[in-house]
Amino acid sequence: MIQIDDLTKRRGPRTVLDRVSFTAEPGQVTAFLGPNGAGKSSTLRILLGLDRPDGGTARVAGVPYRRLRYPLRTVGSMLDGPGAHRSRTARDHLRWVARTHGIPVRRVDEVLAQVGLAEAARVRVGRLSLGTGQRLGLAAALLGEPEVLVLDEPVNGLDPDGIRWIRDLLRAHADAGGTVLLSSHLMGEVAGVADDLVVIADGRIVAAGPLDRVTAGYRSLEDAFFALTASREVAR
Ligand SMILES: Nc1ncnc2c1ncn2[C@@H]1O[C@H](COP(=O)(O)OP(=O)(O)OP(=O)(O)O)[C@@H](O)[C@H]1O
Repeated sequence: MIQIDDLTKRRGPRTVLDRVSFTAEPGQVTAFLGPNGAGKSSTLRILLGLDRPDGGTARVAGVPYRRLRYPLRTVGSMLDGPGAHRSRTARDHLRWVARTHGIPVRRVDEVLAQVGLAEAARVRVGRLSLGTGQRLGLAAALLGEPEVLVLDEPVNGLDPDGIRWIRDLLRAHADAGGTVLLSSHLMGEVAGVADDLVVIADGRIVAAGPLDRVTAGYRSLEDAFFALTASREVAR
């Protein structure tokens, strides 16, 4: 479970997160949607202990990320691609992540197979395609068999097969009782996999709840998204 309460973040004179609150529940895929610059990455960075808020709290499995002793065993994440050194092979990168996070090294071959990278295990990260790099990022996220997955734009660079594959993977994770929070600007993809939606615009949450409730009265998720985010612009 993920709990975000009253999160505020200022950058100079600007308030980029303004009392942001929402939850992502176990058993559900929660999509975090918002236009460019709305505050999605800022929220996820605080949730993952990469940045500090000016106010409020972000908890994963009941505690702030920085208090987790072996965070990868509780929450797997992917922000900005695989985050691996270009000169390492995919397998070496995962072995290094496993060793530094108290994860059995046997998991490396399991996740390589799970994300369809067994063949590319000896390829250097710098030579991987964008989509293959995304798969490596996911492999690292899955390594510690975490309950929670936090993924920033996970379908970037994936082909249609890859998009279907990740959708199935996220669905299976949630169906097994896990928590999934993914940010995306690809509304078609989100509509196909999300149970719950959280919509952010200009640093504030403008809608949150089950997909069918948030989109009730609109022809599509896209219509709902534009209406919800546009009303925030007008209200400013
Ligand atoms: N390091 C930083 N210094 C100053 N301003 C920043 C910094 N990081 C983000 N911002 C600003 O904070 C606001 C929120 O940015 P953020 O990256 O969280 O949005 P986002 O919803 O993830 O957008 P995108 O979809 O484009 O990734 C933006 O106005 C951005 O310019």
